[in-house]
Amino acid sequence: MASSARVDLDGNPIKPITICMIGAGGFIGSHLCEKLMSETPHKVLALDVYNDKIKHLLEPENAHPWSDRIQFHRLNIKQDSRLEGLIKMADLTINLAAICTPADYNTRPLDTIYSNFIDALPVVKYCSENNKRLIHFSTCEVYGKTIGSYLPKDSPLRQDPAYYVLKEDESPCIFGSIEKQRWSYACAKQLIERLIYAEGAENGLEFTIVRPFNWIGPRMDFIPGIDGPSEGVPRVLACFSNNLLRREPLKLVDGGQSQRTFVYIKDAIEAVMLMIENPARANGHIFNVGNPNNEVTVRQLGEMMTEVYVKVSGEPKLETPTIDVSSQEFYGVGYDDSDKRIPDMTIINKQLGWNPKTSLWDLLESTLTYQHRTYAEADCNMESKQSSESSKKKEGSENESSYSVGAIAAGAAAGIGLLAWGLSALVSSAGSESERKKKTMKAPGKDDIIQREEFERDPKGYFRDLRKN
Ligand SMILES: NC(=O)c1ccc[n+]([C@@H]2O[C@H](COP(=O)([O-])OP(=O)(O)OC[C@H]3O[C@@H](n4cnc5c(N)ncnc54)[C@H](O)[C@@H]3O)[C@@H](O)[C@H]2O)c1
Ligand SMILES: O=c1ccn([C@@H]2O[C@H](COP(=O)(O)OP(=O)(O)O[C@H]3OC[C@@H](O)[C@H](O)[C@H]3O)[C@@H](O)[C@H]2O)c(=O)[nH]1
Repeated sequence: MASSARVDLDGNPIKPITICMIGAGGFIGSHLCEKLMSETPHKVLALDVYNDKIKHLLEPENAHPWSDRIQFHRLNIKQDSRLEGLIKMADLTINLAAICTPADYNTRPLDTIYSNFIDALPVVKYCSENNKRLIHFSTCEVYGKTIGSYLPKDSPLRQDPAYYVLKEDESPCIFGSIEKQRWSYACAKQLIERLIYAEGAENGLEFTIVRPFNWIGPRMDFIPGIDGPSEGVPRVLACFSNNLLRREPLKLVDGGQSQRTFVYIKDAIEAVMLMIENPARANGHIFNVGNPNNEVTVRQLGEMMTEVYVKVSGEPKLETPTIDVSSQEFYGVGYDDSDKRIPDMTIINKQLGWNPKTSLWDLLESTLTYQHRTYAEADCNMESKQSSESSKKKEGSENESSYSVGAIAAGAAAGIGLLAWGLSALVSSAGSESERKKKTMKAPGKDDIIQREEFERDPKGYFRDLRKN
């Protein structure tokens, strides 16, 4: 709860501030808004084109104690004259807005570069010109590939941390060639980091740069065909969750040999809170935020998610839980990959005393419990759902639902209601099992059919419009 006795790391009282949060409606933004509303007295001007993931914080009927501390502004920072005014109204700007799904980097490189560099330019400029503090979200991808990856495969130096641990103030940024368009995102993020750093050096901009290392948890991305386009490719957590929900084998790109460290979103949000409330310790710094103890190959991640999902869903494991796919087949031409990402924690430890807490198993357990509760009902309508548990659910609801079983688009139409309901229900803990069924399995009326036709004609536009409403 908000309290006036809160103190910073140096024992000074923390004054309530106003934060202009750009991209507040996304995965990280939604968790940050939740934390700021429930545990601090700060105000948030929440800017985004979508607000589905923070609707539960905004709805006046919920009469939250924080209703007067969060204000949503639906705007696209590409073209909105309100941006500078909103930055001026705030003490601090946090910029999260970006295209940040790897499937886009090589297929929509222009959008990726514009989103991560060009669109962020006015934000930096307005902060600098108006003497406003900026926390900018960059990425661990700015490190690119490790030095070790260029050593011969059998070189013993590959085992030496000096060749793979990623340090903010020492490690180089190593990207592939220009035709490997995967690096469009990392390169745009690197250039905006350099610009912010230069604004700090030449014009005194007070900035902090965050480099997230694979933050994961509830509300990350979307499940294709349920609350996002069926042809969309989200980040790996949502890809694997989708496969598990549909009882399909998990797809391991190029054998799943790449390594990642995953950190629980709730741990990572603690680090951001420390940055917000300790400006003297955070300004002028670039921070890795990750969990070096949670390293796995993507194959191991898939195996662990499969085990955890068996536990939380009660559904048996598939005979073939994973299959290999080539990166070209999965992502298209121009894809490339980071081999290994271990964050060095020295700077964040020294400046903010932050350490991650949650093990990979525990964070997957809470995340997959959320995914199962939120999406499993919509999943009843999917073709590949074959377990006896789900057959029972289908039988029980056959009279109510005439959606064609297996049509993913139909599953999507059913799932939309579920998502809107599911997110708020999980937060408010409202809604009985029977209410859930009624909401998710209702028979389609004329509007549902029109919705489905719209969805099939233009899935991206459909979700865009849906989110607008
Ligand atoms: N999640 C991670 O592990 C991770 C890792 C590295 C970097 N990051 C960075 O953190 C930031 C947030 O990531 P996320 O995981 O929450 O992504 P997200 O896609 O869930 O959130 C980004 C939000 O920005 C909004 N947005 C995009 N362009 C906009 C525009 N022009 N105007 C207004 N709003 C716009 C989107 O609608 C979305 O809600 C991004 O900058 C990303 O590059 C995240
Ligand atoms: O279904 C899938 C999806 C992904 N993968 C693999 O899983 C790994 C992780 O993929 P993610 O989609 O989570 O994305 P990456 O870790 O490569 O990049 C992410 O890192 C940090 C952020 O800047 C971005 O959110 C994103 O670029 C990659 O090796 C990818 O090829 C699969 O093997 N199967």
